[in-house]
Amino acid sequence: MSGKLASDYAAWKKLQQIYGSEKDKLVLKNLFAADPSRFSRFSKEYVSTSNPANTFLLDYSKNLITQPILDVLLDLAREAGVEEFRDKMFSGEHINTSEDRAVLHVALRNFDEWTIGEAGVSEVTPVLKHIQEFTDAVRSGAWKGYTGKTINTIVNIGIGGSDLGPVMVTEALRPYAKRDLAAHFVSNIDGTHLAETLRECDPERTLFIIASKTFTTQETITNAESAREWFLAAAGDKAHVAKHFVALSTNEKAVTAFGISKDNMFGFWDWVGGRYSLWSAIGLSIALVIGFDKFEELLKGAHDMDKHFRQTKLEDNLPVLMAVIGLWYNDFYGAQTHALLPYDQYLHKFADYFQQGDMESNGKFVTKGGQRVNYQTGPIIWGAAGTNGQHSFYQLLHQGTKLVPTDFLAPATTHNPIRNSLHHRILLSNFFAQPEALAFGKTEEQVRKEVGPNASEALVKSKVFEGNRPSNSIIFPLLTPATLGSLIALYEHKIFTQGVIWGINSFDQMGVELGKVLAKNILAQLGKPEDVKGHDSSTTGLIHYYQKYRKE
Ligand SMILES: O=P(O)(O)OC[C@H]1O[C@H](O)[C@H](O)[C@@H](O)[C@@H]1O
Repeated sequence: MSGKLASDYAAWKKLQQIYGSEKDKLVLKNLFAADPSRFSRFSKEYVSTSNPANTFLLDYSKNLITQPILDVLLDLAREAGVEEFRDKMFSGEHINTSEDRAVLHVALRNFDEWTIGEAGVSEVTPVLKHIQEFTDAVRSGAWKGYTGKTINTIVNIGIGGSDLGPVMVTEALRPYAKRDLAAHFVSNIDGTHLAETLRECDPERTLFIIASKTFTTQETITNAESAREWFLAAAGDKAHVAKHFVALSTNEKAVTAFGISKDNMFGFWDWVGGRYSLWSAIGLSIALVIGFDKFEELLKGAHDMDKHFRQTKLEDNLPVLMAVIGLWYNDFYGAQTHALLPYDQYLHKFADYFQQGDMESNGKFVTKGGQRVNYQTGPIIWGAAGTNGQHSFYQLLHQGTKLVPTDFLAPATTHNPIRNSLHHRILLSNFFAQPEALAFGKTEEQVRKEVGPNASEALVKSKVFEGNRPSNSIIFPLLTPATLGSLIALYEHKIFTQGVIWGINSFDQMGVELGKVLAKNILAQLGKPEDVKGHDSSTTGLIHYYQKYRKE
């Protein structure tokens, strides 16, 4: 994050030359045939230092790389100062320069008590303790609602980073969930989201968790006010709010102004970015659902990956390897997107989560130094749980005209081994088959053999799979809190590494501001057609149409 243009680095220029001269030779079928040890050369097993059961294999052999190319990609990381910036992050330097803030989500899961960052870090432990006490009280039934009943439903009201992490993780760790505690997540300002959720809630037994770093986000505050209105319509007395509303925020003033007492507030700090906040008080809903001990295992899993990232040389550093390989496609092959394809239903929100994690971090066209980049930055992240995607968009992955680098993820063992794990064996056969099909395809010759001499040329051509489509595969024994923690941190550090190389600030999000400001202005004009002023004819026309047909 020196703010330098990545394209000015010597290694970048070298990669351009290599791409020009080598790309036609980078054919996976030939690379595998030429090197019987390709898999062992380009795969690595991660074993967490504190918990050997937390392990996974990263196979990156099905990528369009050779050792010399990888070496130059790692030179690029070195030249861009990835190691220095990593150390700056861990030491609490204000690497989020535009907001003059440290970036210390790693301090939220610092079980080795490294000296990390600034003064506020010492406040992490008391907040974790508060989370533990509160979680235990709610889960054990000691915490009672205003009529003396226990809590059986939680509703997290938050958006962006105050929603996606808790949603993704509670879904991923459902096998560990307290099944008699329903968890809902309301994010959208669309009243439908809240209304449909409240239909399933009993005001006497529901706990609302208002999650907002700033406590000023329009969607969250409006939803929270409406939830309070709904609650008070049943409970009557405002004094009962204390039993049913808690806040997760950095903004104590706004929380108390909303009517939530300081005692029911779980704090965090400006050095925790919204999209990196599930490890903070924002994770309260996770702790409530899976219990504090499991929440702690999640944090430990992430910490162990932090250690790996911080202490491993770049050649063996998994987030760095994933970062530079992704960058190779993004910046030299011109790939626009990157797909996350977990073969695990529990991870069905994984791609949604990293849409914010990656695209809000690295979707930027200006370097830290204010220069416009002359290369692609962050990819479009998308994906869905396997095998569903196979029956919808995989057609394009296999035979489309676009290069889509993909990550396949799967657990060797399922939490639901129904019919002697028959389902899981079928699922995993697909997890193994898809990267194989993408990489090696099917030649015209093979097709001809299959379809026989009478088939038309057009039919033959339509059945050819060109192959040579790259992917990573990540396989782990079982999706546990610790493994999930490590996997999330793996991607966080991948995103960090790419941001450093591109010279951008991965920790602000200026690009979300303009729309917010315009919406505020428009909200004040929605009353009468004559109030609609200062817009282009398209925006004016759309608002007029709405005004003609709305019913309130
Ligand atoms: O937690 P909050 O302050 O309510 O912010 C919620 C979200 O909204 C903002 O627009 C940002 O783009 C996100 O990074 C953030 O996570």
